[in-house]
Amino acid sequence: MTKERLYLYDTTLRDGQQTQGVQFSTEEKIQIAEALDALGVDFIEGGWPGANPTDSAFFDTRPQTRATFTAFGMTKRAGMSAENDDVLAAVLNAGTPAVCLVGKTHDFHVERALGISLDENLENISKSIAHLVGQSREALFDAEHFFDGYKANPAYALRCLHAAAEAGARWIVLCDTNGGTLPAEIGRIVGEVIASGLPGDQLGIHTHNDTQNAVAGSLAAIDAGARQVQGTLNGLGERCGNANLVALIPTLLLKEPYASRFETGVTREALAGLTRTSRLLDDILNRVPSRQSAYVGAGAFAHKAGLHASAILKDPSTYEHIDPAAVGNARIVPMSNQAGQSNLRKRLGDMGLKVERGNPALTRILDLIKARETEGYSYDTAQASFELLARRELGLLPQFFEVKRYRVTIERRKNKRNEMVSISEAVVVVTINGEKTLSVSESFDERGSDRGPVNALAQALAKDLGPYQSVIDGMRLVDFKVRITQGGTEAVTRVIIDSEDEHGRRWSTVGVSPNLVDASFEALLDAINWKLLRDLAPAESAALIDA
Ligand SMILES: CC(=O)SCCNC(=O)CCNC(=O)[C@H](O)C(C)(C)COP(=O)(O)OP(=O)(O)OC[C@H]1O[C@@H](n2cnc3c(N)ncnc32)[C@H](O)[C@@H]1OP(=O)(O)O
Ligand SMILES: CC(=O)C(=O)O
Repeated sequence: MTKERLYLYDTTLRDGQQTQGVQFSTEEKIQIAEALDALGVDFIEGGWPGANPTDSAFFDTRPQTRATFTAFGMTKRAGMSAENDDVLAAVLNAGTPAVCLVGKTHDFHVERALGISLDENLENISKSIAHLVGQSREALFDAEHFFDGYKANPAYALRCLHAAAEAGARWIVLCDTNGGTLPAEIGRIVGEVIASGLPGDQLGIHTHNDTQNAVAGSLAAIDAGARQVQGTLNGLGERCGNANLVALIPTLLLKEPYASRFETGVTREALAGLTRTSRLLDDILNRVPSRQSAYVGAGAFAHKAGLHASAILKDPSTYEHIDPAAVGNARIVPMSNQAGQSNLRKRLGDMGLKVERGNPALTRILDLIKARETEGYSYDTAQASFELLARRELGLLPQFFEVKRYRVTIERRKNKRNEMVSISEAVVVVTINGEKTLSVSESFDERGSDRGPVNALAQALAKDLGPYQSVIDGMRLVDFKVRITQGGTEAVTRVIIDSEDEHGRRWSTVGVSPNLVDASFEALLDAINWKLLRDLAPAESAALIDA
């Protein structure tokens, strides 16, 4: 069966940038555009040239892409010609092969927001699109508020679409701008648009996630016949975001009926880079990747419950809807109080430790995990701490150094400018191969502000580890989470630290104590020990333990 072409249109750099708190630099836009091109989307909407200096600079320096580069703008304003509209001119001056113009299709918005007549709006649409076509650009019309407009005044909303089509628009994109239309209604309305004479291969869908249905709404539109789908990486976008291409793309490539029916520009090889692309965006945004993201989240293939892990070991398809490698993700079988021997043996196996069923160490480790989780530890998110705990029980954890004591002080005093400031100072004493070292550190950022006692402690601990110093120099702390939790009968503090190294490896460690500094120190210590274990003890990392 010949497959139909389905076009993917990315608007991370335009609608994604409309997310509160997101402001890409030109360099970041270039990096994202290159990643999108490698992924295989068909269109990259780069922003609105002329709307702000960054977008204008980006279009001046944009990378060469296989994807069709698209500039975004709005239809001409009433009372002037398309040729004389300076906002439209700036969009065209970006020189992109495609241009997408947003225009009103809801009568209420025409009269209330634009304050013009319904006929003037129709003329604005058709004259603007004709102007793009006259300039030999591939013209796209984003039909703003289309679904709400269609429900209020179907005849007028359809006239807007047909005006754009007759003026030469290659694509008419039906936008659920306010994000409130549910999938079944989207499907029905797309069907009615096609019945009005606009073919599905001229229709696109642009949804927002205000009811958490943006992906479902996009699929409903495709089911009804639309052949272009718009979205963003990680679902970035105005308010609650746009349809998440990172969820849509694997669905279209791996799930039926889409996989057999459609061809997109994304190859299976590129799909295997999807997790990396999603994390690249989080990295640029300085966000911690959501563990629960469909397909690409760190938890998307995490099998926590003992019953699941037992079956996964026999056949991964028992609890997995796809092979995680297809999207560049990985299976994990975390340890926690929900685990049985199967989880444990699988996790130990991943660490290179083959422990036979029935080995008494398995029961000891399981009991220890369950007891410590009752105290407030959480090992399913802190797998590096779990590994250290298991190795310690198996007698397979080298002691790189020993902490003899540490102290943290916080002083509040006046500085030279007579301002009250805090100064945190930490002292850590460790012995390495019988030799004692003492490190002292004060904690400041580049502006001289105190970064707190935990930071001072981290700096002191990592300041002088003698022969191990070069191994830990490339480590950095990327996230620090504190929770007050119930440990036994008392409230305790749980600290989870995420660390990263020069090889791009990430690992999480946990510490628990009624005292925040002690909990942080424990997690910090685990983070350093795990790094030393990985880099210095690969031989000890793999071992065979018999019953
Ligand atoms: C649904 C969407 O997400 S569409 C994308 C929206 N994106 C953005 O708005 C981000 C970029 N926008 C901007 O930087 C600015 O809004 C600009 C540069 C485009 C315009 O700035 P300003 O000229 O100061 O206008 P302002 O933002 O206050 O208002 C928009 C104007 O465009 C008009 N307008 C809105 N949509 C359209 C349209 N489709 N066609 C013609 N005019 C329109 C509005 O009526 C308003 O004009 P008015 O003030 O005379 O009533
Ligand atoms: C054009 C657009 O972003 C919208 O209508 O949501």
